[in-house]
Amino acid sequence: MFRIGHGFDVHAFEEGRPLIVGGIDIPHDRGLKGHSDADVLLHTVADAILGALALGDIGKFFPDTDEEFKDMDSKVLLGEVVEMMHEKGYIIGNIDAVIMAEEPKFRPHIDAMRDVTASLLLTSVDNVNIKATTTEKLGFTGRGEGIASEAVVLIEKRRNDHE
Ligand SMILES: Nc1ccn([C@@H]2O[C@H](COP(=O)(O)O)[C@@H](O)[C@H]2O)c(=O)n1
Ligand SMILES: C[C@@]1(CO)OP(=O)(O)OP(=O)(O)OC[C@H]1O
Repeated sequence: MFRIGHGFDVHAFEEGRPLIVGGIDIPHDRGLKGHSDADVLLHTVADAILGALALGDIGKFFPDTDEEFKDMDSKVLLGEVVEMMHEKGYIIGNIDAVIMAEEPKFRPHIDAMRDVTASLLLTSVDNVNIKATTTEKLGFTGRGEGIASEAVVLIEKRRNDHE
């Protein structure tokens, strides 16, 4: 049995913070604002998985009003969502994600982001596609105010030989 999920997230740029996207620290003059490390891509992937499971979203499990999640490493957040998925008997089929940003250029970092994401999802890197696009200088991403990200995920019921 297969299920699909969709995730979308936005974070505004903020001076004086590191830019963490897809678990990678990307050289840039600004980072992203957030209660956690603001990893817009990993949040999107986590939300897509929760969506596929009809479990809601990351704000439900990791509220931004809770000090426990202040400056949280989003790799930990995604790891916990992957555990929830496994507990429900599902594994990753594949994911496809896009980062929308005027800058920086993400292409040089895509392979590293895929490696980190695949290892967190406990799947092969061949099941993880990440791409980037500008929005042709249009909208908040085009004005360089922040980064948006979107992902779709297919999850698959783990085969159980006893069924
Ligand atoms: N922040 C970004 C945006 C885009 N790229 C790469 O550049 C290609 C062309 O972008 P367009 O928005 O003009 O289509 C795109 O396909 C990406 O490979 C990027 O690395 N980082
Ligand atoms: C991850 C959480 C929790 O630290 O904080 P943020 O980094 O603000 O991220 P967001 O995508 O706005 O929502 C989920 C939050 O609950």
